[in-house]
Amino acid sequence: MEHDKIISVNNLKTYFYTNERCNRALNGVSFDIRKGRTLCVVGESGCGKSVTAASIMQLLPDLSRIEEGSITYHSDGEDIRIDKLPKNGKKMRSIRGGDIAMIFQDPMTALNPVYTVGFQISENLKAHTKMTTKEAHARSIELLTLMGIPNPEQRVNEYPHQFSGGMRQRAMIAMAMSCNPKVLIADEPTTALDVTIQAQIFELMMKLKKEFNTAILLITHDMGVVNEVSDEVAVMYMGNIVESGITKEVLTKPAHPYTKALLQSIPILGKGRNQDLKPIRGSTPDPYNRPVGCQFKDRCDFATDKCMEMPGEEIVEGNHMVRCWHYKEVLSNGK
Ligand SMILES: Nc1ncnc2c1ncn2[C@@H]1O[C@H](COP(=O)(O)OP(=O)(O)OP(=O)(O)O)[C@@H](O)[C@H]1O
Repeated sequence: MEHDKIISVNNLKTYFYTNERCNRALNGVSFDIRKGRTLCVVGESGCGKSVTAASIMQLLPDLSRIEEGSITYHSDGEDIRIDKLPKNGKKMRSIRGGDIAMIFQDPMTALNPVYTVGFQISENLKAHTKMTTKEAHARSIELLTLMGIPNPEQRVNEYPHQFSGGMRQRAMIAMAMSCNPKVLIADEPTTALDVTIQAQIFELMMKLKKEFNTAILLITHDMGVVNEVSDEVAVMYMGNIVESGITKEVLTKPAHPYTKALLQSIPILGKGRNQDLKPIRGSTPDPYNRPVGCQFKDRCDFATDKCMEMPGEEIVEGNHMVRCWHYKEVLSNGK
């Protein structure tokens, strides 16, 4: 079944400028987020996951800029070029937190310690809808209930510090979901939580996705999470998507040496204890002094002279895409 696109990112180039040096943090990134689907963007620290989210939300720091490419929000019957909207203009403020909401690793990024949880959810509702204070308060209680927070009538009047880590995460999701967003962007939302709570938060997100047909962009460094929760995956390395497609296909038939290496570096649930885990050799290059050609070649077992040239997008099958000169070898080789 073809799922409708809700956000299209096309050839996005976001650069950072520090001390007259340029870091091409995103160097031509393209992907689509679809209604009712979860897309995971996965990769090691510094590959550009958070910059991707910040570009979509227009929350980039001052020393960075979108240099090229486009971000299009396919709203009801209207295509809106997010990257062209003034950052703090009325339209962008209504999209941010209304149509497109975001949750973070640290809930205190979104929650203010000096206001009650209920007040903050109500304020968000009042900013994006025509609700009165009374209606917004009642809706806040409903949202806390929906998020599985016990005693919502009491907890709505409590401050964030009175919540446990997992409950705070739920409160932030309640705030993000308050205006029925079309898209939920989640940047490592469970990294700081223990595995049981992590599983509960993902379960909650998946329930909301089903109930409201929300599209989810989930950022993670964890292939285990990708395997558990995503429909589609985009593997990122040094500002490029090096492989993408339906999660099942990419994880069972990885065509990029980096995807393969990521998969070999984590234990797979159900495969038992004696798994031959291999850390990825070497480290990511200096972002201010990037190698020529394929960014992964210095860590890659398949690299040849050809890799001095940047590989283009190749179609493996259907929408399974890879950027590697040697992907056929990778597919047929057990290395
Ligand atoms: N505020 C900033 N100032 C300067 N450079 C930045 C800033 N934020 C990100 N960058 C640079 O942009 C590139 C992409 O970083 P980004 O934070 O998107 O990585 P990430 O994949 O989200 O990593 P992590 O998992 O560690 O959050 C990196 O080279 C990083 O150094």
